[in-house]
Amino acid sequence: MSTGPDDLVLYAPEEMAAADRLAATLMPSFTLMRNAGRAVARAALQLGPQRTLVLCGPGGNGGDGYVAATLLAQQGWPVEVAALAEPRPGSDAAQARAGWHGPIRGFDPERAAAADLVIDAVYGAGLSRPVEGLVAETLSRARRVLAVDVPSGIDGATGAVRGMAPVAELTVTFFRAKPGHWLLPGREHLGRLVVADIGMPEQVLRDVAPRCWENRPGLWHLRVLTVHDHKYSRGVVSICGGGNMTGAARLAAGGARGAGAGLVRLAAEHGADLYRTGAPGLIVDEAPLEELLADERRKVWVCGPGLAGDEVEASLPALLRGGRQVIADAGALTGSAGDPGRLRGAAVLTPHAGEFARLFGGPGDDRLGAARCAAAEVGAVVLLKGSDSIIAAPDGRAAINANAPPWLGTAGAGDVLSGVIAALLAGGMAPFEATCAGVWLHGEAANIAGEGLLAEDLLRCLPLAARRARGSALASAGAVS
Ligand SMILES: NC(=O)C1=CN([C@@H]2O[C@H](COP(=O)(O)OP(=O)(O)OC[C@H]3O[C@@H](n4cnc5c(N)ncnc54)[C@H](OP(=O)(O)O)[C@@H]3O)[C@@H](O)[C@H]2O)[C@H](O)CC1
Ligand SMILES: [K+]
Repeated sequence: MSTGPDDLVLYAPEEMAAADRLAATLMPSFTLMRNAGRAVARAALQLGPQRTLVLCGPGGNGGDGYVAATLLAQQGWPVEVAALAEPRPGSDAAQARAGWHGPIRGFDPERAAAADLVIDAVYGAGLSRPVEGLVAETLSRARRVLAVDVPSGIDGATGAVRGMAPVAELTVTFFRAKPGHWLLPGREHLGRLVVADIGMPEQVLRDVAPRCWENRPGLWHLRVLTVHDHKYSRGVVSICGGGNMTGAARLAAGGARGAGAGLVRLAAEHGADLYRTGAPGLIVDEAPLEELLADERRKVWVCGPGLAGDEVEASLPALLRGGRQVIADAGALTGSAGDPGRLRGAAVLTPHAGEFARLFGGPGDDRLGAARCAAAEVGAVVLLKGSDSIIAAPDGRAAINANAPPWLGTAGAGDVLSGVIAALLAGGMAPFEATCAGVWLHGEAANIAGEGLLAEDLLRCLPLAARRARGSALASAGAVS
């Protein structure tokens, strides 16, 4: 069951270290390590008894490993421990090491290959350089891995693989998940993720408050309609329609209608007849843009899907000058390549990786950091689309989305998404929340449609996705069980 933003918050390694430091002023820090090791042992016990090798690094991650090994041995498990180096004297890890009374071996790839289960307690939040040499060789020979906190080599802040990282069957992390658990490629190395409560004091959530969340219902709430609603209160969405590539704007319009906009209008000064053959509930306007902008009710616009360069030039600056809430996608992004300042004033930018690189330069390994910088630079919400879409706000908030199935990568799906976000914005959500909710609904609609979906299939699945979002938000508020 998902709950509120506090439950969805993601702690980057340096924030986790700050949390640990604060916790240490409120309680004995070894208690956290003992609870962490206990959670690892509990998870291993659920896998059933087997010959287990615990690989311990020199820091806190290794400390968790010693605790887990000690508890498993007490349960009669055949457990061996291999260590890289002695923990720093006086550290919690040294105290955990002192609790282990069996032999301690060196790292040995053959021993790892012979074990039925390897508990990877080599590096966690303190990963400071690539995993190489004997550690990499040993981890790569393991057949079945239970990772402590993160698989060693996964950067908890970015999800990048530094050197190498094993692919675990199960990962046990503590207190809250980390951005690297949800960002790719890290997410692919976790197996099943267990987030264990290790007794971190509540005050930590208040005083060390990261501004990054997993994107799920509960982080945002969809509006619930009342008898007083009508089409204008539900939201008016306008879409710029190109004269040639008409499919993209129609898909965006369909996305807006499927996501609950009360009225969707397509502005097509050229080619209006082509659009009129489409969905009967879509209103097509042939008047020049200046005339349409005189209607103050038309606050939210999608600009870009299916637009050629000259069509973007003829619409985007006027929309921004007119103070409209603009979702800039596709052609509007391409038209500003290398000059993202042209998009200043837009509410939301929706680049995929290629468009992002052309606008802001390649993001490198830290896509979360790059999206946050881009959002601050342009003063707009930036949605960096992918299998792990990142939503970043100019004020530093960010969310990572993980519900998109691989079959969502199909032509036209991005156009639908722009329309969905526009509908939520027009319905009164703020840009960051509207984008987060739109991305989640889009992924959920794709899961409902199933493998082999066409972009058009998303449209009919959006209402059910919205019902599910409302259902889980209600459940998390305790309104239904
Ligand atoms: N609240 C919690 O979440 C708790 C987490 N715990 C566990 O503690 C670790 C973090 O412990 P920390 O000591 O900060 O870090 P690590 O154990 O990950 O490793 C640090 C040491 O490893 C060396 N290191 C790092 N990367 C490499 C590498 N690629 N090659 C060689 N050596 C490496 C590092 O060396 P430096 O030169 O950088 O100093 C350190 O010696 C967390 O992940 C949890 O598992 C606690 O149980 C408390 C509660
Ligand atoms: K680890």
